[in-house]
Amino acid sequence: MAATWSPGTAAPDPAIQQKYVEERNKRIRAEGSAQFVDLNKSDQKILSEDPWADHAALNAAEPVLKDGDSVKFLVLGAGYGGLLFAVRLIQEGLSASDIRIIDDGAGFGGTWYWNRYPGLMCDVESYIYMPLLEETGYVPKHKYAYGPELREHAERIAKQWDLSDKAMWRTQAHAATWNDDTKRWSVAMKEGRGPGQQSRDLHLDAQFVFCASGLLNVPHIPKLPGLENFEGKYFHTARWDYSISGGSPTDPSLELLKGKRVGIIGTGATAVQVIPQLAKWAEHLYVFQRTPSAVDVRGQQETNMDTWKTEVATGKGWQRARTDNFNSWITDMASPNDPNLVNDGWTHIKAYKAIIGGKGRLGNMIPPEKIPEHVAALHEDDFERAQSLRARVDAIVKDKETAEKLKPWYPSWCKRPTFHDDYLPAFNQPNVTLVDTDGKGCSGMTPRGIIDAHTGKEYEIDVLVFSTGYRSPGGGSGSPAWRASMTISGRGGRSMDEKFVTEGAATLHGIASNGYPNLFFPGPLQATASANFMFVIDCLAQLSTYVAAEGLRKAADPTKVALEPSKEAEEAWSMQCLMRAGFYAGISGCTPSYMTNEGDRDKVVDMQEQMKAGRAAPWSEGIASFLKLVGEWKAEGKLSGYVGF
Ligand SMILES: NC(=O)C1=CN([C@@H]2O[C@H](COP(=O)(O)OP(=O)(O)OC[C@H]3O[C@@H](n4cnc5c(N)ncnc54)[C@H](OP(=O)(O)O)[C@@H]3O)[C@@H](O)[C@H]2O)C=CC1
Repeated sequence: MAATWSPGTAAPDPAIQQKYVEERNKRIRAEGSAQFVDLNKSDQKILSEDPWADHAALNAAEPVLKDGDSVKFLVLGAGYGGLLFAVRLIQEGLSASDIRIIDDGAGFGGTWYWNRYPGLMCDVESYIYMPLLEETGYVPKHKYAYGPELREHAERIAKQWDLSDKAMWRTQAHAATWNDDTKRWSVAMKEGRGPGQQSRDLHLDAQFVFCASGLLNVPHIPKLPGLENFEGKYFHTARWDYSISGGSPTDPSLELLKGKRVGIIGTGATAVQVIPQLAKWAEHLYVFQRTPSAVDVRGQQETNMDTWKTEVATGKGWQRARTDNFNSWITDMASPNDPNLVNDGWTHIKAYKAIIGGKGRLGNMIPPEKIPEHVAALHEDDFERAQSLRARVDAIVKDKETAEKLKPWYPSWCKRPTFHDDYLPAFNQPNVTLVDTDGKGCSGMTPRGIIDAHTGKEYEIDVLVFSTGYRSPGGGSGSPAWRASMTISGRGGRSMDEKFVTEGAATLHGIASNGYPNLFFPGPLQATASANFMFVIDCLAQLSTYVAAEGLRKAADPTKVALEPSKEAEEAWSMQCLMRAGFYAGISGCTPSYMTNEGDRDKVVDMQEQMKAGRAAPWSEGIASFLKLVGEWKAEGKLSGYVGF
């Protein structure tokens, strides 16, 4: 359809709003999140072994944890989140020697450990994304860091805070049970030992448990009938198989793809980074698209040391100040005359607040009758940007039909905005074909190829890359137990999943839940949000470790603390989140994705269930407001709302 927008016009065109609805409706699938198979549950071999672990060396080494050990602070996860919990504990005056970390990988980094696909980079500015830059003195090489540098930085942090030898690798906790007599957690875990080796069961007890399992941690693929008979090779981007592609995480020469017909399913934030790399090497690349990404300018730059000293690392506290400035722009709280320090595409998405909270024209407590007006205002805020991104496709992609298919027809908050300078130009290459499935996706495999559900046509390929994302963080009970794929049984043996299903989310400030003493987690439910999720985790790690440390400082007998929010405090906070949940109403009209639990979120019609879902909302007044609120709470120094110390 012809867009009627011209620069400077803010009012959304009703025809385009209608197009948004039509494009969304095309994509709603009755099976919702059940269209996928979680790779941690399937018998697919994609995830069965860690390609990066040195199993022989690990099997020969003295284990960091033995069956029956007692630990003071147990951190589940060795990504940046787990590291931040550990570092912030140490900065609270607690000893690194009392900390143990477990992870199913074999090195620090979490998502940056597992994801090593070619073209991997972080889409948030490295100067604010990479934690602890001031403390480590590290200067990122580029404005946007590449994968290997992000993993190295995780190792750097571990080394600096004496955590390198505190992690037990290839180990996954599957159950944690609170013992009210000892005031400790009993944690059951399994240690993998590599191909052909028997795994080992371990039980230990811990006084405190910190859950840092990550948000997008279970890769999934669509259920594709016939995959088992596909004669080509395939893998998921979260476990890139360089033995199939050639190259390595530090060598982007995908030599083995020369002469090969390669297919990639998915065009999300990962695929946008991968596709330009595949396009360089494959004889032919078929990109199977269900929904196009919105792709903005990246503007990658090497770090210039003069600029670094004069404009970035300008003095003590610079990283926090730069992050606060970034957050003020993405939550639409900045004034037009404020400096925009990061000044990239993120900071110009005025309507991103629809998904992370921020300044609403009607405030943040939106009564049901005002929701249409609130959502209309969000669309108005978004319209100019959305149009300019569609115009950007026309300016770059030469074939008009392909350009039309690459245009996103949804507002900026419905899918992760992407930024890349080589993605759209890749579609001008003669060896790249966009297979637009008109919202239907791929429906199955044959021994030789893949079937486009829209046309029923088979495309013959030799290698298939699944860039199909992860289990939605909005699925299941949403509890930290569900997120970590484990059972957490609190006081009286109550399952945390059962509590969250029955009552809805229930926390104080998104970090702790009544009935689960001495156990902390970094939101995201009832906490806060930002495009820079690393900063969110860090703030919540600081808050959690403060509560733990302060509880220990205040306790008459520190071995007997059982810190948890009181039921009253938890309910009061849940109500505060619920009262502000209407602010997120714009998400309901979104084209399905992991943000809407693949459309399942919109199927909740029962009022009780809607209220439960509303309780899960992160604080909608924006991250600055959340941090002010918890900062004032902390300054009182009373641990108000907590009991058990
Ligand atoms: N910080 C960073 O730099 C980066 C962060 N990330 C994070 O990871 C998240 C996940 O990104 P990503 O890995 O791309 O996963 P996504 O869930 O965003 O994308 C999955 C893709 O697979 C498509 N798909 C799923 N099933 C089918 C099917 N049957 N047929 C055809 N296509 C299908 C989806 O289409 P549809 O949209 O229609 O569902 C979508 O394009 C991002 O949103 C971001 O938060 C990822 C990369 C970089």
